[in-house]
Amino acid sequence: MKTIEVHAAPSEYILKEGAFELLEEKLQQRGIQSILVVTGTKSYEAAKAYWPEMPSMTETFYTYQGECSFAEIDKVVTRAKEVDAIVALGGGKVIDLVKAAANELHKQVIVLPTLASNCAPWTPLSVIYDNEGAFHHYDIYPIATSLLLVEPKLLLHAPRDLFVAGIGDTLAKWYEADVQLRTIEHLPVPLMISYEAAKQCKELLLRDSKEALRAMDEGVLNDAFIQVVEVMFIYAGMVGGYGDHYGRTAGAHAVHNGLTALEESHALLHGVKVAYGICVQLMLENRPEEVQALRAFYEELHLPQTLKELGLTEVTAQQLQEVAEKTTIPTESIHLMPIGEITSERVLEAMQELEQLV
Ligand SMILES: NC(=O)c1ccc[n+]([C@@H]2O[C@H](COP(=O)([O-])OP(=O)(O)OC[C@H]3O[C@@H](n4cnc5c(N)ncnc54)[C@H](O)[C@@H]3O)[C@@H](O)[C@H]2O)c1
Ligand SMILES: [Zn+2]
Repeated sequence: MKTIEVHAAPSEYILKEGAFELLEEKLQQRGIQSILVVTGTKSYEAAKAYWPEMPSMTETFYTYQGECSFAEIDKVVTRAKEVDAIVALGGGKVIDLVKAAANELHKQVIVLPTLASNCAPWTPLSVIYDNEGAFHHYDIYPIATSLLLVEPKLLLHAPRDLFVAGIGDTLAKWYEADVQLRTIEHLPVPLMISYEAAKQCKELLLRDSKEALRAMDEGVLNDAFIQVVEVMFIYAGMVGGYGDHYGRTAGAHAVHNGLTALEESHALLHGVKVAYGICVQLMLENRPEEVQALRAFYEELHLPQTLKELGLTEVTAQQLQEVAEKTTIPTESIHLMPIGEITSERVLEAMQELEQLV
């Protein structure tokens, strides 16, 4: 029997226009009288028009330095010692930083996202970087976010490219879960929930992304935009939350990590590289027809299916070899895929075939 650790959801979640106006009341309900608000320069600039007057609250603000790093976690911990709760007002990095510091201090976490770019607002985990900004590890916490308040208008006016990258990252939920779960005969209930959530990640994104982007382009909210945001937060969060390691990463993210061997890839957004990784994973699974089936969707969103489309046109054979090797280091999640031994040669071949396919 498989033991699945379930980390379900924030205790309370509200998405609606004007959601931030509920903050004071929601904090009072939790017995919170003082907060440290952690934010970023750009996120605060975007969010300040929505920040509510809260006469009963003692508020202190801290502007982080751009990374969820050990040094930043220490700074937030020092500043939050005397407050009742820590509020994250920002993108994934601010949110992860707050979760990490609050976990250390055993304080409640309140999340007010300023971007729809990944499932960080939903998950009780943080991706931690070292003080130089390189990925270090991720931590999963025993206590989830107390309150997630989403102001959709704030997300609507956020950068389009981060939203598109978030769609790429969320699409990978389906492919990375499916390859692991489809061969398991009797799925425990948590994995059934994870699998269903993953399926919705693909189906709803394929159905609604175009309309959601139209909302962004025109600056007018529509149902598709809300749907995509909720897929990105809730369904994506549930895939990992109920699926444990079956619902986190597999081939696509390993390819993303492999690509970081290329200096030129550092300027590319995470979800954009993951979107390419989905295609490499599908080639490894010997499913080129699925790559082709995704073609129209990728074109519509300008997501890359090839190195060429990623803008990595000058990559040498030697560099590609390095990417394949980094993709297949023994600790990589690519080895979770039950499709035989995955060597750097197989990955290299998959990448080369992909370049010819589309
Ligand atoms: N915890 C999780 O479950 C989880 C899941 C996926 C990714 N992550 C982590 O999330 C991080 C990436 O998060 P992200 O993509 O949200 O990026 P981010 O938090 O780094 O933000 C990207 C940029 O957008 C700016 N920004 C934020 N809100 C804005 C707004 N409304 N308007 C204009 N600019 C705004 C930020 O200041 C920053 O410069 C990574 O560290 C990744 O490892 C965590
Ligand atoms: Zn990702």
